Amino acid sequence: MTMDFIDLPPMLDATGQVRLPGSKSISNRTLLLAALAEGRTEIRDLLASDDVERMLDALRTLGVSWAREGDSDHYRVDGVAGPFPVKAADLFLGNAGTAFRPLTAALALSGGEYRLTGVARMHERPIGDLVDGLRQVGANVRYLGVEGFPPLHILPAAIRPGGMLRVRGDVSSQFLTALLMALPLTGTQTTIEVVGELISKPYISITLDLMARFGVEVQREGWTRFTVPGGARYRSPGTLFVEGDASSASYFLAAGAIGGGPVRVEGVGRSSIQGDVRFAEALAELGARVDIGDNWIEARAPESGRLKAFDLDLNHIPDAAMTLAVAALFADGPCTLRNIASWRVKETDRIAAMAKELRKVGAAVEEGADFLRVTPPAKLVPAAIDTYDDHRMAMCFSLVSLGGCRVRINEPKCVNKTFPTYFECFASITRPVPVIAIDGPSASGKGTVAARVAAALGYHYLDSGSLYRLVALAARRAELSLDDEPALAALAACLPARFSAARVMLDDEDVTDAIRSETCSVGASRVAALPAVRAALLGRQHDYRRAPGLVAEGRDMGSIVFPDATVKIFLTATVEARAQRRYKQLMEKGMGASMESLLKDLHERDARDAARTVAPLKKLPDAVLLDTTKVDVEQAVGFVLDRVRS
Ligand SMILES: Nc1ncnc2c1ncn2[C@@H]1O[C@H](COP(=O)(O)OP(=O)(O)O)[C@@H](O)[C@H]1O
Ligand SMILES: Nc1ccn([C@@H]2O[C@H](COP(=O)(O)OP(=O)(O)O)[C@@H](O)[C@H]2O)c(=O)n1
Repeated sequence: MTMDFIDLPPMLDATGQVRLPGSKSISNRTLLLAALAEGRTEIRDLLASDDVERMLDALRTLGVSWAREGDSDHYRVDGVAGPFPVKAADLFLGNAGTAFRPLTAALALSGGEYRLTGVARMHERPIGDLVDGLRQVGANVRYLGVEGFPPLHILPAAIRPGGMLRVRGDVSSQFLTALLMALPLTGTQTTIEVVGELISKPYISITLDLMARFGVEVQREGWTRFTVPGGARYRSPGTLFVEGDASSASYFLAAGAIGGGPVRVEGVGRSSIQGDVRFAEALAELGARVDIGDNWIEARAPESGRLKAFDLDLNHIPDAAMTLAVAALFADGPCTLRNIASWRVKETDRIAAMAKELRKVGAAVEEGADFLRVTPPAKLVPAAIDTYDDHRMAMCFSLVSLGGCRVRINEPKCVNKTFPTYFECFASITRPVPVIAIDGPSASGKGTVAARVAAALGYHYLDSGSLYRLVALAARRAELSLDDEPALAALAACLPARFSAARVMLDDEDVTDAIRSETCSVGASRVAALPAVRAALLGRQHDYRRAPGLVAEGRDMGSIVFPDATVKIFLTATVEARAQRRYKQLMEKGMGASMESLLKDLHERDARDAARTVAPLKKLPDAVLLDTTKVDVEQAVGFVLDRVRS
């Protein structure tokens, strides 16, 4: 199976505005409450994502009628005013905890027979505490696989009216949420006593707030006793607006704090009911400048430019806290995230996953049962980040690109769980380090033009041909055959080459002139036709992309190495003009040459560059053609600069 990935280039900065997708927590709670309520509920700005799809599918299967307005985010749900009318169903709920837990509770009290399954990871996420709670009121819930975990088999049962039940609150607050939302189905007063310290309290606040909007007021004594009144019935509030997702906001606010900013998110603010808006406070403790309005939050980098090291208890913002673990890479010292044990039972074991991936980009990480300690590296290291089918891993690690470091995110589609357009939104507030790609045949003037354009703009400069020349030279020194692709690729992967000022060094030898020899030219053209050699040189070429920008010249700069280049030029000239230039160049260097053999060589190299199967030389549609046969260097440079500035 091939791995899907997205490569994020190093970014210059982050500024702009993002309209947030709807909150996952509010979307799925609202859908369930609207389904159980009496009357029709119009839901505005519902989140469009996998987890919400799972809930919508399940509700339809359970006999709830709902409709979407065109392809908008507006939905209409006709409530069934009590337990679900469909009394037998099999439901697949993916990895959606916000669908699985509350539906388990509501179905256990619906007097039917149901089977609830999910993806493999869902079957590893504990649900025993919820089942234990439900059994206390007489529900008949059985495990189809491992005791304490989904999948579940729910059977009709006589629910015992009234009374008291106990549920653990220290593994997942979703168990309490699920019970609270389902209990009005019994019609009798029930008190839930929370055993153990309740975690993620703000999520319970969301539940209580939404239940109240649907007409059920839960009485709460601290965070230990919750009483659902007798005769409570859900009634549609009419129209309900879903707030933007406060956890999703965290990535953009962190981007503003790391990448300069200001970055503004719209859809959450001061009046939000989501606990994760308090991520903004945490960010402020790191020194970021944060402003909050009723329906927006904005973040900018600290005055000093660098985030401060932190040591924080993050139990109240477990999801957004992941963003802080990656923000720690940009802090001025070691950072500690405490009281985050619930990470271990989320989409993946997030403590282990976070530690492993942070180490890949160079951080030193210490991990414990309920904490992480992250020491930022002096310099970030480009890496391919695994995402563990966890949307938040993918979104968090996009921030690495703001550290002037490219990053690959494997299996990025996991963001569909809560934020299908995440990478588009991230692109809309970030500016990649610009690349000007100049490709063309030998002696068309690429090197000359590229170096002058780079100097004019203050950009870095990559002469990619010199890398192939270096491989050819190093191969000859190592007495490798130019057909031995694996050996040449291994050589290319760890080429001990350095570029300092205008000199090219191989180990400690100055090879600036040596790589320009006729043998190296021919050798370069031959090794360049080997796919493994090209692949081995890719990372090295990407490393040249550094602020404030790069001018890269070669054969495949715009097509393969930097396909997202800002400006792409295809520089060419007739083969006669090019031969003449090369002749003149060699004469000036005091090296002998014959016009005839130069022409022959150019013809051969053009043919080989154009005919090879990997990265063949050709002008692509998105490149601008610049024929320099009758254009001098000055004019050619002017042409490219005009393109850059327009
Ligand atoms: N537009 C041009 N008109 C005339 N001579 C040029 C032009 N562009 C480059 N040259 C000269 O041609 C020679 C080869 O250019 P170079 O930059 O080394 O080409 P490439 O990198 O494409 O192989 C150099 O001596 C350079 O000064
Ligand atoms: N991006 C690149 C750059 C060079 N090359 C190869 O490397 C050889 C040497 O490149 P160069 O740019 O130094 O050569 P000249 O154009 O200066 O002759 C070329 O003949 C190409 O075959 C490539 O395949 N891809």
